[in-house]
Amino acid sequence: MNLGRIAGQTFIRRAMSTGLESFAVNSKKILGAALNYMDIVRERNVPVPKDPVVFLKPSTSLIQEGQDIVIPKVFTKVAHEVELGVVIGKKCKNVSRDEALSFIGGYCLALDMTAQCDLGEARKNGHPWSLGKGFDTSTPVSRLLKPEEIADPHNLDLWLKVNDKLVQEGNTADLIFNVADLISFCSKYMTLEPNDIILTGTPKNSLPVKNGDVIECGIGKLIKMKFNCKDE
Ligand SMILES: O=C([O-])CC(=O)C(=O)O
Ligand SMILES: [Mg+2]
Repeated sequence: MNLGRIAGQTFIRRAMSTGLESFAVNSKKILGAALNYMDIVRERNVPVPKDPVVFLKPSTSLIQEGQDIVIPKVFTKVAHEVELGVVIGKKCKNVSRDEALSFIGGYCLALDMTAQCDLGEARKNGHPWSLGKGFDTSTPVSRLLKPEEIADPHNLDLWLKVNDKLVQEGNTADLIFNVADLISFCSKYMTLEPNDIILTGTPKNSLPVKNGDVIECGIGKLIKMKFNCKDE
């Protein structure tokens, strides 16, 4: 029996049935940083975080181009958050900030689709909440960007348009906790494994989308992606 071949076939079948390319289909968890830009802290009128504010999204929330963002019936306000995603390349735990970047396998452009306020109390302070962040299709991602494609992860222009209108813009130079800070911080609590994704936070407040809206977002001219939004 050739186990390598069987594993390969299983992977191809899974990739085809999920519509995801290899890093996303093999991603076990997605960690998200919240309130990681001063603009959003100011817009929400919340205290500046002293440590990263981190939440988890399930891998079942991942989609890639060609799939739609489906707004669940249970939510009325699902907003777009354009973000830089960091993809882990090597297993790590308790890594220092100095060594953190050596565990990166690449980057991706990501959307952290978020249901705002539908269950009021849980998000009172602008803090994340599992169901509002974790629903199916809530994490659209691009292809894997190799580290050599990203000259400096802390100088990337993020932009997002809804129906051709620019509604979110920012630069990763303004991250409160940078990529090394986030990897080191998260690795104090949980083992980071290859293909896990860390979403670094959205630069500005975001607005709810509705059935029929088209979201286009990008990192400068390096990469862009487009998704249709539809009601469940
Ligand atoms: O949606 C939120 O409240 C926080 C969040 O993910 C972000 O700042 O990127
Ligand atoms: Mg976010």
